[in-house]
Amino acid sequence: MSNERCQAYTDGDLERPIETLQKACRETADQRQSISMGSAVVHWFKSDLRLHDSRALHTAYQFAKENQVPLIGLYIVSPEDWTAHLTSPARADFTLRTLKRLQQDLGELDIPLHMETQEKRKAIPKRVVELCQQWGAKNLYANIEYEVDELRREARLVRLCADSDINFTPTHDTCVVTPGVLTSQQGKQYSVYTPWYRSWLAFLKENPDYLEVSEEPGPNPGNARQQFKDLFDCKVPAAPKTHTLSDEDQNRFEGLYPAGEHEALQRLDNFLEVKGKKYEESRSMLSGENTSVLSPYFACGALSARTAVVTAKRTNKGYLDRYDPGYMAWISELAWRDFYRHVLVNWPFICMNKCFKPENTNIEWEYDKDQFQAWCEGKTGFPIVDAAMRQLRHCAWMHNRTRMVVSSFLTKDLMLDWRRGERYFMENLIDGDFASNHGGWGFGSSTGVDPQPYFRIFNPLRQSERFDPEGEYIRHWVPELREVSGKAIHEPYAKGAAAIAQKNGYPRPIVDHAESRDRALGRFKSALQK
Ligand SMILES: Cc1cc2nc3c(=O)[nH]c(=O)nc-3n(C[C@H](O)[C@H](O)[C@H](O)COP(=O)(O)OP(=O)(O)OC[C@H]3O[C@@H](n4cnc5c(N)ncnc54)[C@H](O)[C@@H]3O)c2cc1C
Repeated sequence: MSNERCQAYTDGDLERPIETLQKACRETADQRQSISMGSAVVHWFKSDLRLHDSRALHTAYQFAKENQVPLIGLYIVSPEDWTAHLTSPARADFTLRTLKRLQQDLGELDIPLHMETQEKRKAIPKRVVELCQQWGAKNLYANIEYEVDELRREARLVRLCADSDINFTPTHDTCVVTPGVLTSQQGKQYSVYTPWYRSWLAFLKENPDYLEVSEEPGPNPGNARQQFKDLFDCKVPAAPKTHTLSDEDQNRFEGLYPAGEHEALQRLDNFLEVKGKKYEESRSMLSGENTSVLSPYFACGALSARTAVVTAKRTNKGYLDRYDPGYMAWISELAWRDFYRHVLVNWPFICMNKCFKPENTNIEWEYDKDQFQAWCEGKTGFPIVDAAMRQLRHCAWMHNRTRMVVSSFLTKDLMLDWRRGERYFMENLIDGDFASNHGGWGFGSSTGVDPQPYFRIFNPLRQSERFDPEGEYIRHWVPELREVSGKAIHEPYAKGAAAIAQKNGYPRPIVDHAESRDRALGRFKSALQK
């Protein structure tokens, strides 16, 4: 996509996908209003795999209850979507495990969950309509996903459904504050976090209903067990070949991240009770678990961000931005998740392999295969970077501090194209989430919304000394350096531990940080002058 087209989105000259969806809803409003009840209501689950606090599921259930017809849950596995979205096998597996829990929870309420695989993503809208018709459902609900393909598909589905005598209601749910509602005094969307966050806080104070948690559904009205008997026997689809894990990986991830919303809610309570107060001071420290590790649950929707904010607020004596610095800091991190989604909705071209700042399209990147491989494998000779990349391989998750360190290292020290790192993260993270990942890579590579100038380049050594002072994190993930004692762990070849490092096969640094820094500064400078 050209920079001119990106600019046209920014100027509002090109219709954004969210506007396409809004238009489809507006233009079919009369037609949809005249649609009758039907004999069932359907909720289409996507990345909202939970019962508790889901806006669309709640509305679907209330509507079914008022009309005494059964509610049916639907989930479609789309291998093409997973491939297109670079969904990691770990995340696919987590989704399938979460579906199993969801099916059990729904089953206890006599609500069936129909699950199937559709090989061709294009076929999904037609298939959804077909299923609704098969079940006699004339009302379909789903929570909105904000990626470009999803919004466009939703818009087509609204029209297709209306033409097929089905009322499809896409609902805002995944953000605490709906994208688009926060504007500056000039009526513009924010692209800088701090003023946006002030506005987010003010909005929530003025609109407390946005923090009202939606009740989970009760027992299914009607006689679903008899009417839709076969649906209760539905099996969770198998992972497509492209997304299958080895047994060893699957067992490990199952142990690290047990699936389901009960686990998520328990982790949330536990984190807030035990670690929440200390979060502000300890969140960047790498040894031990100082953050919530709830991101996998947010990503597949086993936990809603609203519930997390509401629970943290309650724990913080009812305040979002006062009282305890630990809870305040955690709430502000959850706000980052909203922020990056707001950015995605307003500047949809970031979904099309573009960075946020068009002037950065001119940066000359390197494409050295060996250096990229060394980064992926955690063999760069920079212990903090290597520890983090190995953590990612083992856990399909990485600490936020090291996500910043390794993204800066890839794009500034190695000068490798940020898109390669962004892609590698998505392909490997269990919490891979387009908006947050793109935002994080924009931050690390200075090509995103972050207003800090490009000359903020993380020094891996300083980061290591500051956030892993005893070297425990490094020793855990880089066994070749376990015998190294003291400060040498951060830079073994330069600080007197070369013999141990060499003996154990730990690589020498693949670049010189000071030289790389100068090269990066030069490249950014000349790109901006073009
Ligand atoms: C290069 C890079 C890539 C990233 N990719 C992803 C990704 O694919 N998916 C993802 O969920 N997060 C991503 N992040 C953000 C952040 O690193 C993770 O959300 C966080 O590490 C998850 O751990 P946690 O649940 O323990 O977080 P906590 O510290 O407990 O924070 C709670 C929640 O707040 C949200 N959050 C925290 N920090 C951020 C942030 N900087 N941006 C957006 N949301 C945030 C997450 O939902 C997180 O679960 C990325 C950050 C960087 C720098």
